[in-house]
Formats: sequence, structure tokens, C-alpha cells
Amino acid sequence: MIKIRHLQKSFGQVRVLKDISTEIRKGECVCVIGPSGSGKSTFLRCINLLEQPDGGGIEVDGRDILDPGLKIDDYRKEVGMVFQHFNLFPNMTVKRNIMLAPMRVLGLPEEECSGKALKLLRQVGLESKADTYPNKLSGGQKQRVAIARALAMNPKVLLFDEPTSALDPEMVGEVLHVMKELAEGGMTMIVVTHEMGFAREVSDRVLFIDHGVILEDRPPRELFGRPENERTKEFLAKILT
Ligand SMILES: Nc1ncnc2c1ncn2[C@@H]1O[C@H](COP(=O)(O)OP(=O)(O)OP(=O)(O)O)[C@@H](O)[C@H]1O
Repeated sequence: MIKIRHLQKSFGQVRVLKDISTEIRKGECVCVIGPSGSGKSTFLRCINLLEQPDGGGIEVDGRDILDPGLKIDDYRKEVGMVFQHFNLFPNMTVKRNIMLAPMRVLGLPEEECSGKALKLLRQVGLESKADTYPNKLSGGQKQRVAIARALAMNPKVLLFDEPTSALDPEMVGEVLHVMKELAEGGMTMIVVTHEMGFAREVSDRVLFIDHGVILEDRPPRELFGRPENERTKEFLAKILT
């Protein structure tokens, strides 16, 4: 579904992505792990064109998304993103936050969007919070609303950029639980994460990125059980102790 070929991205003199190639199949949950500053977020941001790659190619559903003729607004409707910080609108209720994009961007009727928002809130376990404002929610609840909001656009793929990094530890589990259910439901997901338990138990494949290249691209059982690259071994030894 997503084919990435020799992707490159620099910021000034710094080559952040040097040569990234991989494929993500429909329904796969792929976790991206690696040291801080290795290029994980930049990789994700290139996929939804928040960053413009300098070289290489990205094909999504058979379409070259680096083609200058691409209608970027249409493309972005298909690719949802969940950020570390939830970016909810503070002056709108939870339900309104979720309804906004389907109403404004997809032009769907209010009634339909309202029903959809309630359904999604049920899915993330927050039905009772529909009329609450974001400042009354915990971090974990806010992130679950952010996931519901992304889902409201019916994306073909969901990108997660360290979705639990800003949360207190006791709230991490509730967000990972929602993500696990999504993965099990067949959502195509790419997840940049430091949560090795999630990568190990939920993902279909794990990409280990270091200094802008993929050093390992393997199923989690293999990568965690028998890492091949010395850098992967070092990283896992550090993070798992
Ligand atoms: N917009 C930007 N302008 C300049 N440099 C940037 C920009 N975005 C990222 N960088 C740099 O690119 C490098 C890779 O950043 P990136 O956020 O992709 O790494 P990461 O692996 O996601 O790190 P972390 O795990 O700490 O979030 C870093 O050195 C960062 O400072």
C-alpha cells in the first residue's frame, strides 16, 4: 500500500534520512524504533508530506505522492496523524473536536458527523465525555479523543508520532490498548514509539532506524529475539534494561 524507495531528507547540511526503502502492506501495523534524533519523526512526516523529501519516491495506493500535480489536501484526508501533543481545540467539546474535520473538510451533514463522533467515542471508551471540554480530560483521555478525531476522516492509514511520550506512565496503557484494538481491526498503521512492549506484542514488523538508515526491518519476534546489527543490539540493551 505504501512503497518507499531511497527516501532522502536533509535539513541544511544535516542528512537526516539518507536512504530509506521499505513497503507497508494494507492492514499492517509497523513500528519504527531507534535512538533519539535518528530520523524517525522525519520519516513519518515525509509520508504525509508535512516534510517534503529531497529525493527518492513514495507511492501510496499506486500513486506517486511526490508528483507536483498531487492534490495535497485530498491526499491528507487519506492519511491520519496522531501527534505526541494532542492539539485538541480547547474551546470546543470533545464531540465537536471530532466532528469538525468531517463537517468542514469532507462536507458531511452535521447529524451524520455527530452520530459518527459518538460511535468513535464509544470505540475509544469515552462515550460519557462527549460534551466535556478538553481541559477536563486526563492526558490519556485527550490522546484517545485525538485518535477518534483522526479516525473520523476514515483514513486509509494512520501515522502515530510517539503518541504516549507526553503521558504520565499510568495513562500509557489505555492509549496503547486503543491502538492495539485498531491494529487487530486491520487498520494500516505506522507507529514511531519508544514502547518496546507494544512493538513486540502488537506490530507485524519493526523498523530499526539509526542515523537516517533502516538497519533492520523484521518481524518483532526476530528483531527482539535475535537482533542482527550491532547497533540494534546496543540500542535494545540500553532501552530494555
Ligand atoms: N524542521 C527541522 N529543521 C531542522 N532540523 C530538523 C527539523 N526536524 C528535525 N530536524 C533534525 O533532524 C534530526 C532527526 O530528527 P527526528 O525528529 O526525525 O528524529 P527522531 O528519531 O524522531 O528523534 P526523537 O526520538 O528524539 O523524537 C534531528 O537532528 C533534528 O534536530
